[in-house]
Amino acid sequence: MTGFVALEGVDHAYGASNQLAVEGLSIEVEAGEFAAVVGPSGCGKSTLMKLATGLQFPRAGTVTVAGERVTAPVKIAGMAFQAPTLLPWRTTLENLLLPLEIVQPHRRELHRKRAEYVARAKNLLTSVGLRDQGEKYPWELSGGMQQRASLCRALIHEPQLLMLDEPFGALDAFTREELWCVIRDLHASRKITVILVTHDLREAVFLADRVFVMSARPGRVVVERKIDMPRPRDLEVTYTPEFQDIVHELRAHIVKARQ
Ligand SMILES: Nc1ncnc2c1ncn2[C@@H]1O[C@H](COP(=O)(O)OP(=O)(O)OP(=O)(O)O)[C@@H](O)[C@H]1O
Repeated sequence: MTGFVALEGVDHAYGASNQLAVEGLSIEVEAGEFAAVVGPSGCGKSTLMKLATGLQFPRAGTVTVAGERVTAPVKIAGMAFQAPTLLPWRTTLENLLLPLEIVQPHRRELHRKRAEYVARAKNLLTSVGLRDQGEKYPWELSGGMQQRASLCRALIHEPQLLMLDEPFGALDAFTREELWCVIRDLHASRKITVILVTHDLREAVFLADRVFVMSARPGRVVVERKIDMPRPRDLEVTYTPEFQDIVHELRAHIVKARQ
């Protein structure tokens, strides 16, 4: 396989029951591509994310990222999840710097480069509309602001791969759509590869170059849908018949996958 992220014929099971969570899962995402993964609840979407980032290892099949077989947590990946998981006793800025205190080579260089890293964190905060919010604690921010900060934290070590697991699930519709635009712009300006897991088909179609539909557990990719609507996409596009047709088409695939 030649993709930037490639899973080939992957089986993975959890725990004592040893029931397969994914089986024969193959997916290839190109460098710079925005991929979305959708599917019925419990079909193995989060498992796919864990396998691709080296947090879990498959029982069968191969996982490669940037041409290398994944045998440990993938350092070139940044991750953001449904719960923003910011540490309440650290300011927002200090939360952003956290990965740099953990991941090498940044950890080694943190002391020498601290001013540079702080400037980078502030730039990121500005790019998601949180300028001058860095000194606030997470509990002083709204849910949407916390989610923005969590995105910044995922990007602080300038990852080539951004993994988003339902990052907007807990937000109201307006905030969610605002954040779609933030992600759209980050992807366009940083040319990173993004894999987004979501239950929201509009979100998938608005953001992705390709949407992958998974079967019910044990999950595998059953449909791959290219979204060739031109970029940059504006929220208005979500009201067009073309957009809604694609959403309906994907919905039908998921209904079938659930049966
Ligand atoms: N740590 C675990 N131990 C045992 N079973 C697990 C574990 N993690 C996941 N599973 C099971 O593996 C299957 C796939 O889980 P996963 O979280 O990948 O699905 P998902 O598609 O992300 O689910 P959802 O859409 O509900 O978030 C599920 O049936 C789940 O119950």
